[in-house]
Amino acid sequence: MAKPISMEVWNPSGKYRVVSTKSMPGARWIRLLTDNDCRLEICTDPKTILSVDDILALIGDRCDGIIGQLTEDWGEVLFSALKRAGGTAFSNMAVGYNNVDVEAANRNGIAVGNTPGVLTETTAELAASLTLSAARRIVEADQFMRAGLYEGWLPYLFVGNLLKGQTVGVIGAGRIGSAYARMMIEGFKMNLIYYDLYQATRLEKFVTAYGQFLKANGEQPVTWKRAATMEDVLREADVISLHPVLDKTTYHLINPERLAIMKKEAVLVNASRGPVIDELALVEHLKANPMFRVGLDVFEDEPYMKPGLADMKNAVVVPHIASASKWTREGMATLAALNVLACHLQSFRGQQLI
Ligand SMILES: NC(=O)C1=CN([C@@H]2O[C@H](COP(=O)(O)OP(=O)(O)OC[C@H]3O[C@@H](n4cnc5c(N)ncnc54)[C@H](O)[C@@H]3O)[C@@H](O)[C@H]2O)C=CC1
Ligand SMILES: O=C(O)C(=O)CO
Repeated sequence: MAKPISMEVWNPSGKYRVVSTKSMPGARWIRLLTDNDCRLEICTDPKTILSVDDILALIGDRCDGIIGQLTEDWGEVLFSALKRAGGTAFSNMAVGYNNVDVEAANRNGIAVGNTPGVLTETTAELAASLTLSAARRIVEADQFMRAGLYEGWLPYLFVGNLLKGQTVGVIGAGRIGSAYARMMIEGFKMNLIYYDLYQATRLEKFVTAYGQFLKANGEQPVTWKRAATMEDVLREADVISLHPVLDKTTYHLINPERLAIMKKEAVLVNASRGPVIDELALVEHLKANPMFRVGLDVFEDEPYMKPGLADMKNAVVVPHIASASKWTREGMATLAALNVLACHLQSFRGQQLI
């Protein structure tokens, strides 16, 4: 077992021991836990990604609930250790469970929470930023300026793609995909084509109503289409943004065959999960198609990029920051604390939180 790692302790005499594997922004989540009779222990070790052994050491002999991060591998080993330590509650500080073996949690009687909703707009805004940065070559142009290469305006200098009137394709039109679609439709008057397992009725109604508004004001109306297949989106869209959950149906959803049917000058954005794209295939595609551009917030083997990606001028890459606004991160921390409290700790039952 790993050696004990550094901890910050709040409310040392609290009845329930709750552990957070990372410091998180804001004070509200801390107050929620300490006001509800929890002794909160926050891991302050500088190591960015904790191993299973590190987390076993954090759980120790007694732990009622724990807040973990999307970089951690929550499976049988950790859930059985949490059960042995008397724990009943785990919350991921993230949307979804792709780093969590929910069946293992169930087997060990541990309830699992996550933190959706509060990061919907923030994540969609980053996807929109990546779209603009890739379409208008912002990072390349910035680097060019800083390198002292600008000698004056030229007709061909950093020519990119106009979004207005083009088609935005969304794969996974859930909370974030729909919010992103609305931003691109309202902001840039793009037409929508989307693919999801379920119909995005509210999104469709919004586009219809916005199209009618534009028409009534003498402008070209925007349109929507629900695609029968993902391939239809890839063939038709000028910009494609990926927002599905990561599971076995979406692993390497973007593969060499699907890259090959996309427009040569398309923009592809991923702010969902890295393994949704076959990243090695993407690098080859970027090399062969210099006018094809990507904006990536997530990577197949985080924190690493596949060989060659960092050299590609037609890729904009940022380190998984899509939900990184202060308000959102504080909200995620608050939701994670509420998950641990509300579902599982006796102390919370019948009490009011604020
Ligand atoms: N980069 C970041 O920092 C962040 C990334 N995320 C990622 O974004 C994902 C989406 O989040 P939300 O919109 O809140 O989730 P959501 O559950 O509201 O939306 C996911 C959508 O994907 C669809 N879907 C599932 N399987 C599919 C398939 N095979 N093909 C097409 N669509 C499929 C679902 O039907 C659903 O509409 C999360 O699961 C998470 O992985 C979320 C927040 C921040
Ligand atoms: O919450 C998530 O799903 C993330 O990716 C981190 O913001």
